[in-house]
Amino acid sequence: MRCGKCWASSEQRRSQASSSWRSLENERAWFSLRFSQQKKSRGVSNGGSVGATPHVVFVLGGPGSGKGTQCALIAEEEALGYAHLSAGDLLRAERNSGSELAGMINEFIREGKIVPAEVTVGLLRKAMEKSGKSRFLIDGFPRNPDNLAAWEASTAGGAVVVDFALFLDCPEEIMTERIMERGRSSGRIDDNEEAIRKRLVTYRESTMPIIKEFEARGKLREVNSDQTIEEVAVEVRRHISAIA
Ligand SMILES: Nc1ncnc2c1ncn2[C@@H]1O[C@H](COP(=O)(O)OP(=O)(O)O)[C@@H](O)[C@H]1O
Ligand SMILES: Nc1ccn([C@H]2C[C@H](O)[C@@H](COP(=O)(O)OP(=O)(O)O)O2)c(=O)n1
Repeated sequence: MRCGKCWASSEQRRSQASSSWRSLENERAWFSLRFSQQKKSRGVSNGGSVGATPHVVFVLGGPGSGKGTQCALIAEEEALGYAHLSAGDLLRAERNSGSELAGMINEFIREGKIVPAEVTVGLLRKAMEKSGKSRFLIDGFPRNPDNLAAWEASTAGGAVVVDFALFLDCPEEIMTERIMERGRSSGRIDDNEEAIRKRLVTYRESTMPIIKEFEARGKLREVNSDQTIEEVAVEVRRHISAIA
């Protein structure tokens, strides 16, 4: 099933991808280079082991659905070998660094909007490289068609395997309660009622079509996250453990 709203035409998808194309050429070169270097150093052939090719699980869900909490639990289990990369954390760190992108990132976050994909893909690329790991939980990405198109352009040629997208499904009232509670101590400019309303609109209009896209590709795993943290963790772990 394809969502007509966000995947209306291949023309639109092409233009979304091409708007980020220039900077993505570098991203693509990086993924391909890293993959071929790994193959050389490990002496594996094409289609080699999980260790040779970066493997990714995208973790999606609304604000407050528990993405960060669950990713942290998986990453704590060292034997599983996952690095947890939160797109939101990477964007907040870039904003706090005072780089030339800081003001722009801050405005998007304040308005509950999605930062242009080339910025986020660039931050993810650097974080993947720095981690030294080959398994990644990418939390809060891809969050809209621009994110997904940019990711796919940058990893063209199978340099990175996306195992599946894990969807933490939670009612909006519960997510709102959790974020209001988190806002008492998080210090985040978007953990307040007005920003939550905007983030939920973005979630419904921009992220849900991506979740449906992964479902259409047979690459969605779904967990009801309106349960205790421990109950959710059991189901999340079962999906992660099922990866070959
Ligand atoms: N299953 C759960 N039940 C109750 N509270 C939860 C649960 N999962 C997460 N939380 C709490 O809800 C808030 C949002 O969780 P978080 O993992 O930061 O969500 P997200 O990364 O999806 O925004 C945090 O304060 C967290 O401690
Ligand atoms: N892929 C992404 C992820 C987050 N962002 C921005 C916009 C989001 O509202 C904020 C916060 O994202 P984050 O994943 O940390 O927030 P939640 O965990 O969903 O509460 O960051 C983005 O622009 N692009």
